[in-house]
Amino acid sequence: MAAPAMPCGEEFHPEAAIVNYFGLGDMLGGHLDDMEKDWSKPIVSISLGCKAIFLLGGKSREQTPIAMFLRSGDVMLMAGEARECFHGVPRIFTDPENTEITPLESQFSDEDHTSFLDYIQTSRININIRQVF
Ligand SMILES: O=C(O)CCC(=O)C(=O)O
Ligand SMILES: [Fe+2]
Repeated sequence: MAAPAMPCGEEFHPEAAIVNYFGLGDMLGGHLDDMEKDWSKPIVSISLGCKAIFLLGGKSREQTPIAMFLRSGDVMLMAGEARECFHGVPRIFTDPENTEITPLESQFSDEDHTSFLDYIQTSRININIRQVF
C-alpha cells in the first residue's frame, strides 16, 4: 500500500506561496525544490489556466522522467519521495484546441470579464504552497 503523503499526527505549516506565471512559450526547467528545511513536508501545487506538461524525474538528472498533464483546477501534492525528485514544466498549451479551459471560458464569457478571458486563454498560473522552516 502506498505511504500517506504525510504521516498521521505530523503538522504542515503553510508559510509561503510562490506564484509562477507562464505566458506564451514559457517553460520551467528541471529543478529540485531544496530550499526548505524539512523535505518530509509536502508542496501543494495548484494549476490554473492553460494545460501544461509536467515532467517528474528521479533523484538524479539522468533518470528518465514521467510526463503528465496538469489542467486548470488540478491540485498536485509533491510529497514523500517525489519531494526529492527533479521536475519541470517544458510546455504549456496556448492553442485554443488544447488549452482545456472550457469551464473558465463559460464562467467568464460575459462582457465584464473579457480582459480576464483574454489573459487566461494564453496563460498558466501555478501557486505552490510550502512549509519553509
Ligand atoms: O508550475 C508548476 O506546476 C511547477 C512549479 C514548480 O515546480 C516550482 O515552482 O518549484
Ligand atoms: Fe518545483
